[in-house]
Amino acid sequence: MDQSKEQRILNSVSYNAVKGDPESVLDCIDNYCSQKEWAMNVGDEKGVILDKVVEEADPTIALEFGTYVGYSAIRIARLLKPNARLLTIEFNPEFASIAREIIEIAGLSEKITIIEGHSQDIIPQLREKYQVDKVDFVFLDHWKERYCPDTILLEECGYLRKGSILLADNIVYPGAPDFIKYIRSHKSFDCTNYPSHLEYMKVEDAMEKAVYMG
Ligand SMILES: CNc1ncnc2c1ncn2[C@@H]1O[C@H](/C=C/CNC(=O)c2cc(-c3ccc(F)cc3)cc(O)c2O)[C@H](F)[C@H]1O
Ligand SMILES: [Mg+2]
Repeated sequence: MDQSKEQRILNSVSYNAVKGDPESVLDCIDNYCSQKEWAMNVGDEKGVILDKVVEEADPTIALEFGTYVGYSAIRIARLLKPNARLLTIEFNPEFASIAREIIEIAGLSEKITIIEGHSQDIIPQLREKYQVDKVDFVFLDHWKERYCPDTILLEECGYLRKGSILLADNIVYPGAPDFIKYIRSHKSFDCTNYPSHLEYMKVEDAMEKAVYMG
């Protein structure tokens, strides 16, 4: 059976990236996806916004919905302080195993835990199974109609604290209208929009930052 696009991305990283160098892994994926096959990584333009928000958050516990091939997990984890860690949730087993290999090549396996499962099932387990008390930073990049329910679930489970930062990808394209309506009208969230472009394309997109005010 011929390989998947995600397997071809892994092949390219495995062949071209410098082992243990996260930047070279990110560059390799960006080059492959802009020159060979488009893929839904946050990419290098929106990636700079992600970098800035992660640096602002300086999280001890970071959480991501939608690992895919691990591009944004590497982007986030490469900026984390020594004892900080990233938990990233992915329900497609093929994507999870490809991400695990790409994260290993980047040398970030110690800082990133890939949790295989559906976010709505995993979120309630974070405290008992993963010793999470509060989350300092959350990157939302999974199914767009799940951004809103999963944000509500995080709040209900008590993982958000004063200053917890949420960052959501694809606010314009594909869009997450119910999430935007909810978060911007919710008194406990202070929202900022960051206009940008869809990864590897000239199409307009944006990210939304929401700071939990407690
Ligand atoms: C629902 N709970 C989940 N739990 C765990 N893993 C999940 C869950 N839901 C999905 N996953 C996992 O998270 C990933 C899903 C990412 C979805 N992302 C996109 O659709 C997405 C789409 C475009 C896009 C733009 C233009 C165009 F013409 C076509 C596509 C651009 C983007 O940046 C995106 O992020 C993964 F695939 C899935 O297994
Ligand atoms: Mg995205």
